[in-house]
Amino acid sequence: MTDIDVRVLTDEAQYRAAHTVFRGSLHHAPAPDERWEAIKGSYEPGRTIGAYAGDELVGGVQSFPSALAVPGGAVVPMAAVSRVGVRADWTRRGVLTAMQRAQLRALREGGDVVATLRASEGSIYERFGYGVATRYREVRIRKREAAPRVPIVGRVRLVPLDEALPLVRELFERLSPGRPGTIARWPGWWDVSVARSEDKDRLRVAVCSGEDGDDGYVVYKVERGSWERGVEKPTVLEVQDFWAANPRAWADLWGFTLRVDLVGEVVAFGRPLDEPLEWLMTDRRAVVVEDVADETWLRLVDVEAALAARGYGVAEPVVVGVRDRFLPENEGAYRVTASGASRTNSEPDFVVDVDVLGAAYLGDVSFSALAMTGRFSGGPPEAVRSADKLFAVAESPWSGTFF
Ligand SMILES: CC(=O)SCCNC(=O)CCNC(=O)[C@H](O)C(C)(C)COP(=O)(O)OP(=O)(O)OC[C@H]1O[C@@H](n2cnc3c(N)ncnc32)[C@H](O)[C@@H]1OP(=O)(O)O
Repeated sequence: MTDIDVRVLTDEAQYRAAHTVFRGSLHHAPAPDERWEAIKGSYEPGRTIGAYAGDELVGGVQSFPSALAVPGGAVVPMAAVSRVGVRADWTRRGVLTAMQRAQLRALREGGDVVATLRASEGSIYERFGYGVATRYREVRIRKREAAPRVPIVGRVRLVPLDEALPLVRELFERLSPGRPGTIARWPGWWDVSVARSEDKDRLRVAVCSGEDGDDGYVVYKVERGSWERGVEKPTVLEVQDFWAANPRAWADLWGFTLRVDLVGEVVAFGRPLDEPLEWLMTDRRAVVVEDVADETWLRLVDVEAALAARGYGVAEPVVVGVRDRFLPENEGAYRVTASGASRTNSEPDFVVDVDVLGAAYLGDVSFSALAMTGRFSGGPPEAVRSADKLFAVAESPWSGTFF
């Protein structure tokens, strides 16, 4: 590779240059001043790494400080990796590899147990040790047929956006991290996500309350449809952020969302795979699953701490061997039992690359499935079956936060 100097960026001019490189890599123009003002606070000291060719910044990676809920109820420090981009004239020359190496090292030294990201393409990140650990589904609900089985009881109220934002943020912080895969939203996430919305004037927030106060919310916007030459394009209500503390709040909020007038369809992006929406409808075929896609790409930065943090199901112990090209201190064998996991000198039952362990870590995919597809080999089948049971989870892991 041509000489590339990878270093931590330290001032606003450098952050802005990194933002411009990132936007350019996604084929967007640089952020205008007003937008930059809203965004610049999301660059936190020590968390952006740039790649320089001479004086020119040609690549950047960043992370936000967050936390991840893992099976069993624990929450571990997590880096939310984002804004990864290399200038088009410098791609495929090892720039991202050099930045990944530096970033993973820095994250480990900074105490992050895991890193997660949302990938622009499916073929980039496995080589750096990331595996797909949660997925989401996108649903389209035909409102007329839906007829939700939930009475209207007046527990949902519309709140103006300015008033709603602090409320919604407080509610979110109470609810997440909670389900395995959910994450903490860092300072600035809300501003950036609202600033990102080109039509924030059209965002609506409905808040639900029960006996103990507010216990759920939905942020949505409505895209007006049309009727031209006998062809109807339905008006669509788009659910952007939906969180409920309990089943009653969940049903109330869906009941509200599905009853907003002059709407033909309700679309919800990024919902958990096991959300029982079909069961809420009088006609379950009103719910059409339009997509199931990868959500969280998870990197175990400190394998020992990550394995020790999660809870396990009941099964015979298993010894899992781990390979890690970027963080060799993770390599070794780990004994996983129903009561916990730790390093061991025993021979592993089977050996996996760290991206494979990342994929299985939250329970979204079984070791059997990964072995079946050739993601690792070896090991007695009973050990793989034990690993399946130990890592299995009751709820589909899901994040629900895009960044
Ligand atoms: C979390 C996020 O921010 S997701 C957004 C990611 N950014 C983008 O998609 C923007 C557009 N793309 C880019 O900027 C660049 O192509 C990047 C950042 C994805 C890759 O940067 P590069 O400097 O080209 O990667 P690098 O040269 O280190 O490649 C390392 C290896 O990954 C492979 N690789 C890199 N990117 C891709 C890709 N998009 N598709 C397939 N393979 C890829 C390379 O071929 C190389 O393989 P090798 O080791 O077998 O030779």
